[in-house]
Amino acid sequence: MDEYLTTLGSHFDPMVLKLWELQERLKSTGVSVEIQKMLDEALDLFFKRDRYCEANTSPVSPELDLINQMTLTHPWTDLYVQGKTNWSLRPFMMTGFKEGQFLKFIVSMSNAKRVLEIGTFTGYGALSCAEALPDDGEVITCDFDPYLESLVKEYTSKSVHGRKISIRLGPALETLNVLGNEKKTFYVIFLDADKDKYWAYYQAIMDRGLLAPRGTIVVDNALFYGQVYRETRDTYGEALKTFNDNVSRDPRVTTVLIPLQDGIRLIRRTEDMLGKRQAD
Ligand SMILES: C[S@@+](CC[C@H](N)C(=O)[O-])C[C@H]1O[C@@H](n2cnc3c(N)ncnc32)[C@H](O)[C@@H]1O
Repeated sequence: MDEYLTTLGSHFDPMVLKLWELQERLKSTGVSVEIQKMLDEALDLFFKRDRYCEANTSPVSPELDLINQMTLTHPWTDLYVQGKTNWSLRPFMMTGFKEGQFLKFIVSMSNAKRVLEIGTFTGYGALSCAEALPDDGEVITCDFDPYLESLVKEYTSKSVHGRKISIRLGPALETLNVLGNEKKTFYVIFLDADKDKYWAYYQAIMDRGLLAPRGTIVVDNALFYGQVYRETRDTYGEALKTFNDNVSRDPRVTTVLIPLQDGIRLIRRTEDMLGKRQAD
């Protein structure tokens, strides 16, 4: 468990953080060894489950591995201080291993030809999707940080699937409007940029017809560190809660929220969930 402790402070699951806090507090109160041991085991069980899931998830391509390594070691703080990035980008923003494989499954199961990603960062999600697309498939990914464009091109071009990826630079809401004017539609749309605009992105997707028939919206951070079901929320937590509430009330869609990583929400038009087209 020790290997996790350094990153535990920013863990996405508040239950784990509470257990850890309790474990730390009990150490100084002279509580019985037996109780301490049970608490250690409880915390350890969580990480065992995590490791087990990872061990039973297929390994990713060497090119995705390389993006992962580069993201973890890139000098993000220096770049921000030197004014080379819009804001302080951080490795934890990356989609990563399990979620990347999950995305790949969704793209593959949807028989998707075109994928839209809102929020590129270092291209992990974009390449995960591209790997599951046919040769004539396309991933359009949007970001507003110019620094990322050449970095993503450099790393995704190391893969044969990289040529399926194109980046649209600019504020994502503007890009969605442009894509709407171009009459583009997408089978899978991965929502993973600034959390306070999720609802605006969702409305643009639905109102501008960007979601293809039988398409799926995949929403990242739907639990937002547990803030959506807790009393205290910051601006992003509040935005996610409002987004979740609004989507749950939208009669046009059917949805499921999965507690994978920081929560993934899948959204589809209700008519596409009824088997109506197949029955007709
Ligand atoms: C969580 S990261 C995306 C992670 C990425 N999907 C992956 O697979 O690793 C969010 C990204 O959204 C971008 N972003 C934030 N606000 C944006 C906006 N208004 N328009 C476009 N991109 C934005 C950030 O620059 C950042 O790269």
